[in-house]
Amino acid sequence: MPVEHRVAARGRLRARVVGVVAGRVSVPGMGQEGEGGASGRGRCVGWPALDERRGPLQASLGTLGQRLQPGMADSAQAQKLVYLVTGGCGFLGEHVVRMLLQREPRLGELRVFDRHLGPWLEELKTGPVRVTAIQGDVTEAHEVAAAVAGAHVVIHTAGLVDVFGRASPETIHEVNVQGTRNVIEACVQTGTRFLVYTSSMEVVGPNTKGHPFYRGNEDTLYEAVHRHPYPCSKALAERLVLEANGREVHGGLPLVTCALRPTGIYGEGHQIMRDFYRQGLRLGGWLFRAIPASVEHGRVYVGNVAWMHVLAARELERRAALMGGQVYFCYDGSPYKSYEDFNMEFLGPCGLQLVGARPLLPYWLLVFLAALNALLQWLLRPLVLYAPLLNPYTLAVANTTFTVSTDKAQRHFGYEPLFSWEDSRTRTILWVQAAGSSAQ
Ligand SMILES: NC(=O)c1ccc[n+]([C@@H]2O[C@H](COP(=O)([O-])OP(=O)(O)OC[C@H]3O[C@@H](n4cnc5c(N)ncnc54)[C@H](O)[C@@H]3O)[C@@H](O)[C@H]2O)c1
Ligand SMILES: CC(C)CCC[C@@H](C)[C@H]1CC[C@H]2[C@@H]3[C@H](O)C=C4C[C@@H](O)CC[C@]4(C)[C@H]3CC[C@]12C
Repeated sequence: MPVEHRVAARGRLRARVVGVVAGRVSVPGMGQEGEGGASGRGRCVGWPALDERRGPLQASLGTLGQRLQPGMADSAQAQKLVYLVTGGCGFLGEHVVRMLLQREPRLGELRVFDRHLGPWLEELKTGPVRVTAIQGDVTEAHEVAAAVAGAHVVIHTAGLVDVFGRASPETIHEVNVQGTRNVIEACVQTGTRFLVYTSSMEVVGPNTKGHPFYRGNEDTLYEAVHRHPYPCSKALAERLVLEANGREVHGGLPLVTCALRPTGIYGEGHQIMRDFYRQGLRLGGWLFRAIPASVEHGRVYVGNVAWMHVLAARELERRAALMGGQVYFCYDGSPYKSYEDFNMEFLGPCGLQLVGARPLLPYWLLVFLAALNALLQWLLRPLVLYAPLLNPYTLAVANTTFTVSTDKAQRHFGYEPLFSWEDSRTRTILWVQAAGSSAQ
């Protein structure tokens, strides 16, 4: 029987435990020492400075921090660790949760924290590891603190991923920046020493000028200028995480942090891929090329991104001096292709065809349509949410080469992709087929 247990906070019952079951950045103009570079420390146009908004965690924590002193090396239970995954029911989060259960031998308890808990968590009840599902909101400092208390490692993957204008810029900032600040403060106050943050390639680019980032790595110089709320928020949050590295946590030991930057993630559970598939089915099996095939877009398989998180979290203690404060692009053997050609690797075997060796519409017309969509979104906002895939930002991302080529994660913590390109492709195709047939 799942144990129902609620965490009281601020007089209200909010974070809800619903089941208990078995680079240092060195950036142009920003300058921190060491390896790490192509960074989100670029300009974020129109957003508050980082230290303008402090979370209320200290006040809401009370004596929590004094009771709990997790330390991986010193603990008598060094072999059995408590992990917390925020956003553990999202696309990436679910893969991280499953990967930890499969591949982390020292896992003693896994806490899955999310605003919306997935029903699939129930199936994890039967395993040997205690899985604790916590319904909570990262913007609520006391809920985060309650979840973090006693954890040895936090993998912070919760985020509001919105490049389509569904959420307001303020909400995106609140979840991605303030939520991350709450996680950091919770670690400091409760004595949790190891924090892995899921950042994004978008803290680097593509920038608003459309400069290509061609097979770049963490040290590639690139002018990062953010205007859109999502990349802005990810860049600010990443900076918070990296700057928190070395802070003294409760118990006197230093916090060790790192940030992983996936490019466009694909794989089982990828909703945009499923949307393209359904759109193709609606159009009689055809998709129409919009972006030149020569524009390369970085993609990485979700299983490998999850594996990278698990490895980074595992190695943070042993390699703290090397990994602390570092950024790592997520990479694997997925081929360099345009966004649409890459999608066709999966959608093709599912029966769709991409029409046109070249874009069927002139680029200026796409720019016009994207601007029109943005205008319609703004006009209709009081009445209805109009959030199509095409807008000026998504067009710019899709139409700008952004690919990474690096081995930093391999050098720093021994990462090798767990899934070959062939495996990643097959798994994704099977998922698209299943997702498509369940939609019909
Ligand atoms: N999908 C990609 O291509 C991609 C690429 C690079 C980086 N990322 C990053 O990876 C992370 C996960 O992205 P995803 O694609 O799995 O997105 P997702 O939306 O599938 O997952 C995010 C999860 O966070 C949870 N969440 C959102 N707001 C929350 C809140 N206030 N409190 C608690 N939980 C909350 C959601 O419920 C969801 O389960 C994000 O931080 C995102 O920025 C994603
Ligand atoms: C112009 C149209 C034909 C195609 C529109 C495609 C567009 C919706 C796609 C293209 C690139 C996609 C982004 C890219 O893969 C990387 C990320 C980083 C991640 O942090 C969040 C998701 C995001 C922004 C993808 C969103 C969808 C995009 C813009």
